[in-house]
Amino acid sequence: MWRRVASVSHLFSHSKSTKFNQGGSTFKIWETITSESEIPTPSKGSPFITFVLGGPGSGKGTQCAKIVEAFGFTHISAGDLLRREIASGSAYGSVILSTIREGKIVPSQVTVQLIQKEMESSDNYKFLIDGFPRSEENRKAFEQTIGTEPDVVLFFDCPEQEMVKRVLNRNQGRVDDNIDTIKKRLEIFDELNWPVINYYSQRGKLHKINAVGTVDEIFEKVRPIFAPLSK
Ligand SMILES: Nc1ncnc2c1ncn2[C@@H]1O[C@H](COP(=O)(O)OP(=O)(O)OP(=O)(O)O)[C@@H](O)[C@H]1O
Ligand SMILES: Nc1ccn([C@@H]2O[C@H](COP(=O)(O)O)[C@@H](O)[C@H]2O)c(=O)n1
Ligand SMILES: [Mg+2]
Repeated sequence: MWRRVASVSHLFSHSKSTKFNQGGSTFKIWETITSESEIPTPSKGSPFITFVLGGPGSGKGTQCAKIVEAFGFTHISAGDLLRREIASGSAYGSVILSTIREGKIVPSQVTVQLIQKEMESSDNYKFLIDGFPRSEENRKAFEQTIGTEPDVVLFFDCPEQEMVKRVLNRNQGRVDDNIDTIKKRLEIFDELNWPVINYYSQRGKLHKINAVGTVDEIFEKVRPIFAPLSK
């Protein structure tokens, strides 16, 4: 359904829609053919924001580490911020912990505030915001609070079976890395993430990446998206 072409034309941009069924609802997703020149030119005066989307275990955090190394972004993982909040003994800690255990979404106000604090305390202007937005509510809260939209949205597309396998092998002691929570996270992903993906696809910002293969193979699909930044 999706195709990304490193086009020779700097002005080439074209999209067409395809209907598909997800979680019982029919969505119209846009096939977008984009050229590398479509990512906006970053300027130090304003933040350059990339949202990183994908199901649990699709490899978002792994690819973010590679992008940071190659292109000098600051990596902000919404999940890591929430886990840090639990570890800090904050007033929200116990609610966040039970929400993560259940594979549900923490209220947007909490997550957006944590992201905002992280962005404001950084000297960098290039941000990778990983695992966010997880829902339309997340997306709208970010826009309202931060007052801007992302410049680029990456979506790591991975089959469920592969995501489950990766999460169960992760071995980092996460409370949500067990089969029951993974099932719930996948259900929540299906229900709440597709509208966000569809939204950014219609705005021509979405880069869908097939997340099957080795870490390096996948990164070679990511690299051209940001190549204009290294010029
Ligand atoms: N291409 C890959 N092939 C095999 N294993 C991978 C690949 N990419 C990542 N992994 C492994 O899969 C596990 C999940 O990866 P990662 O933590 O990056 O996913 P994630 O999308 O951030 O997941 P979550 O949403 O749960 O935080 C990790 O143990 C990681 O080392
Ligand atoms: N925008 C978000 C991001 C995460 N959560 C909660 O944290 C869990 C772990 O997130 P990862 O990105 O590290 O997988 C996730 O399952 C949610 O419970 C959230 O609420 N909102
Ligand atoms: Mg992660």
